[in-house]
Amino acid sequence: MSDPTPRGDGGSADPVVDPVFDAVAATAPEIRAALPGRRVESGTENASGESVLAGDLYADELLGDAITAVDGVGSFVSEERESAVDAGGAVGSGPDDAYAVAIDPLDGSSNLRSNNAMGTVVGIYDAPLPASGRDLVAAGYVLYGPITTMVVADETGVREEVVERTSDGDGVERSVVEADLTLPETPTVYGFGGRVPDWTAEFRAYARAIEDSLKLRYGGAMVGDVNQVLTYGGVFAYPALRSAPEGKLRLQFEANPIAYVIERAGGASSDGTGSILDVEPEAVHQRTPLYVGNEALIERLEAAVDAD
Ligand SMILES: O=P(O)(O)OC[C@H]1O[C@](O)(COP(=O)(O)O)[C@@H](O)[C@@H]1O
Ligand SMILES: [Mg+2]
Ligand SMILES: [Mg+2]
Repeated sequence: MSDPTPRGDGGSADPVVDPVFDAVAATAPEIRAALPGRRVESGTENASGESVLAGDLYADELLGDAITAVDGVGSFVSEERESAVDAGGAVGSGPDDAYAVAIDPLDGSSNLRSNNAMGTVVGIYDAPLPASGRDLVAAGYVLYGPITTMVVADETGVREEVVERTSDGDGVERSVVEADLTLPETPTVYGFGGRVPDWTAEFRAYARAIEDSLKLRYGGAMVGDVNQVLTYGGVFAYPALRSAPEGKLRLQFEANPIAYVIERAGGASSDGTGSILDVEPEAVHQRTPLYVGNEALIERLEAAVDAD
């Protein structure tokens, strides 16, 4: 699915990738504007057994409509949907095949009540879902912080854009603010999810060791916490827990896209034994422990937790 003519604006040469990110960017101001009235439970549970907020459902519907309308998207699935939606066109890696798009419409939505950072995660795969992270052709995320930004990783590298409504209010503008994002060589921050008593003894020892040199920064939304690692260098983890050896985060919607972004930016990812991108896909909603950050910190992590 490659087009020999580069877009010339730092975007992907692929004819589908940038339109998908255009669609995601186009919904971002609308999602943001709709959140104040959607901080309440919707009364439903998703396929992961988690309570769904009205904001999760709204973002899922808007993004679903926008992404399935993109030519070349053949399949769409979201954290809030049981199974994939057929968007027309067979998905595969052949030249005329369509892509499958997996999203986490609102990541960190428990931060909606406390008004903290949240985001949207996107993975574009050239294989039917569930797919391997090696089948990603691009991935990225929107971060709803004080500014709405979008980080896009594709075959050209990783860049950060600011997403804003145009001054006439009719459209959305994407402006590249960092054209070639890479993790700083010297790491500064760490952020780990889950309760400490639920961490394994090995992970607890790793956390204890790295806190001597790194500063704790944990906000409770993977996208926000990973963006700090991308900006300042360091390590983010949602580890294997004693009560949940598979951790919390989902491979298709969360771990694979984030691992793709961090690896493209010169960092490393792991499920505790090897790159997240090599985790065997078994189910659309499967979970995995996730560790991402500077390569040396991920090597230390693997040495610490893989010792048993
Ligand atoms: O509250 P905890 O256990 O720290 O969990 C936080 C983690 O759960 C998540 O909120 C899960 O994502 P969703 O909000 O999309 O379900 C991550 O963003 C975050 O890293
Ligand atoms: Mg999430
Ligand atoms: Mg979510």
